[in-house]
Amino acid sequence: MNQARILLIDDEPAFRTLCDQWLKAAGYEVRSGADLNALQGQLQSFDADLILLDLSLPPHFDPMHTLAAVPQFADRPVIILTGHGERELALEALRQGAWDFLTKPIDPDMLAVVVKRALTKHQLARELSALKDNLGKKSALDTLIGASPSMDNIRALVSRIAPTDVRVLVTGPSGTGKEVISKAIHDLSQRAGAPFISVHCGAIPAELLESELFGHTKGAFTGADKARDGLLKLADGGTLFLDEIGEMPLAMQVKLLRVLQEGSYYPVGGRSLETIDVRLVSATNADLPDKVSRGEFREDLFYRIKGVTIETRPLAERPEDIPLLITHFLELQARDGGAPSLRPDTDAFNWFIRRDWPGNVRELKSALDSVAAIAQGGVISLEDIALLYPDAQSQTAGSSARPGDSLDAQVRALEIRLIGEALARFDNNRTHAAQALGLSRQGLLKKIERYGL
Ligand SMILES: Nc1ncnc2c1ncn2[C@@H]1O[C@H](COP(=O)(O)OP(=O)(O)OP(=O)(O)O)[C@@H](O)[C@H]1O
Repeated sequence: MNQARILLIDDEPAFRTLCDQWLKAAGYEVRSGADLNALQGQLQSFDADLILLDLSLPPHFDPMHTLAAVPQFADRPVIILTGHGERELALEALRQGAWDFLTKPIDPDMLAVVVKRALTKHQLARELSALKDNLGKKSALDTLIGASPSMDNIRALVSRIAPTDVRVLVTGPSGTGKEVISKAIHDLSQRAGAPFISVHCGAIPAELLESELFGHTKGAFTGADKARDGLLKLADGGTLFLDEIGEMPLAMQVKLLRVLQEGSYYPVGGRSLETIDVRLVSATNADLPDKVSRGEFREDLFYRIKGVTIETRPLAERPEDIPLLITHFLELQARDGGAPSLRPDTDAFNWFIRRDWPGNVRELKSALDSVAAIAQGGVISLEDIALLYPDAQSQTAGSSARPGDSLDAQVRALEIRLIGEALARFDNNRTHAAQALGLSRQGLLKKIERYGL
């Protein structure tokens, strides 16, 4: 790896000069110094990829003193330079996190090999950790299932805004994934290692919400027999998710506004100001501007929490998400139950696609859970569904599109149904199914992948 940066710390000027020449000749950028102060000082302006460190340094010439400093630099390879008879010290240096050691007099060829190996391994370790990071990020986006333009748009927005600290308001009907989206934003952000604290503003009684959020001191109110941290404090460094923010009582809205303006608050009954660092993500299925115009939601708070708005659509407007969601939930069930994944037959599949799902994805998931519990032989059939939804048999005739759907949605729903039927007719043989549909095999495969069939 050329042009890597090496910092050489050794008190012998002649050795420094020689070593400096060897390393520069090998294509490295080199800085050097004679003691631990020089090491600290150089690192301020020179982000070394590797440190070569002599153990006996002025003013104390005490190897133990130098050894004690090794762990703080060991996020990059540190190679210890020792004199003869210092094997024990060298081993101790390795225990402290040093990468390797070389015994003086140094052989330039040996130096070249050890330095190159350390830099290569370190580079690989860094790449691996970056890959793992990216994998984590990809899988957070992958939790947002759906092939519709609406879901594509949401995923694109989430990946753009997640790394910033911008506040986000997620709006949309109940059960459309507002919390999943908010969690993905957290998981993709720099705050992913800190807590994601979810507060359901409508579920906590108004009189308790303040102490739940801000915490309280001992004796702050009857029953407060000990001090308790609030959810804001628990979320410090992470993300606070305020679900159903439209249901927050007006008095609490004033208090929340103050926290957002000042970044600090007093616990209930407390006199010492707490400062916080949280990212706020809010969600609502209410029409907040309408609530503002009716005086039920503070306008100033609305603009404070709004930041970037993400809108989820009802499932009925995006039937093309249903096949992927079915596969996803059936796979989750199979994973949790340690059993092979179930699959719906064509009629059952069409029934799932044609239904309106007023409770949206949550309702679809719960229907799949119940139907899967009674299905037999690895396949979900319309008969299984009819045991729980008696009108199921009569609902399947006709196209899978519904009146009122956009033309696009109807075309997609029809494609899904026809492809599903063709695959079933030819026992999943894609070449034959493609021929019957007048598509190329490649074209059919693309559609199958897009619709998650
Ligand atoms: N796009 C999606 N991908 C994967 N799972 C989803 C998706 N949308 C919703 N879900 C699942 O549906 C269920 C409901 O989702 P969620 O709680 O996020 O909805 P919500 O909009 O926040 O609902 P509410 O307004 O009632 O709080 C959850 O089990 C969630 O995992």
